[in-house]
Amino acid sequence: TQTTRPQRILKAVQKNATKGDPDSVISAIDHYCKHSEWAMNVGDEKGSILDSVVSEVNPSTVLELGTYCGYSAVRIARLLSPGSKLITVEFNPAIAAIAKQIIAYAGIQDKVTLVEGSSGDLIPKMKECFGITSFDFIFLDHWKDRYVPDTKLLEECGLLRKGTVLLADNVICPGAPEYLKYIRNNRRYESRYYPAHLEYTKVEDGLEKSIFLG
Ligand SMILES: Oc1cc(-c2ccc(F)cc2)cc2cccnc12
Ligand SMILES: [Mg+2]
Repeated sequence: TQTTRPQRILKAVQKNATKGDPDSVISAIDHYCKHSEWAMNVGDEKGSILDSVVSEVNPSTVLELGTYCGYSAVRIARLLSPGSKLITVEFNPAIAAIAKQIIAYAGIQDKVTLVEGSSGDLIPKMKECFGITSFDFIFLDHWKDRYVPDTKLLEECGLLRKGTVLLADNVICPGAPEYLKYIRNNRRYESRYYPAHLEYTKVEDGLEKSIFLG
């Protein structure tokens, strides 16, 4: 019977990575997606930009929208200081089940809370369910038509504070034009674009970093 792409990625991790070594998990996924089959992980070029932003912010509380196989959850969590927490939201239960195993294989499961459901439903519950006052860092990497409504929801729910950093993947490909329009023309945010390429390809893409000014 046919396996799914996330299942094949998990197999590649179990075969080629070292248990408890997040860097080897990242390398194993990148190698598989470069040489065997493409998958929508943020990848190593945009991933290095993600690493530099996370290291600069050194966040205590992180929200990731769109877990997929857990590649960026591993990238982010491996850089977090002790006691810091990443909450990652995945809509698809079958994919979430794979991500959970990849996050555990990397050995950083203590820093990560994987939540299944839609961002629109879960964001209003963040305070009561996870005791979050506000997020220091947010990585938007889910469906592009959710970037604007979820950003507005985060504002309305008081989950942003002066200095919260939002980093959005795929603002060029597949593209999030409404998000760019919203965030770049909003005086409550200071934005900067980081040019790169769509993971594992030469296609233009990039990350948009925005600081909430309060
Ligand atoms: O990084 C991503 C890439 C793509 C994508 C899919 C097919 C393409 F032909 C090009 C790009 C989709 C994503 C959906 C959600 C989060 N990230 C994505
Ligand atoms: Mg993406």
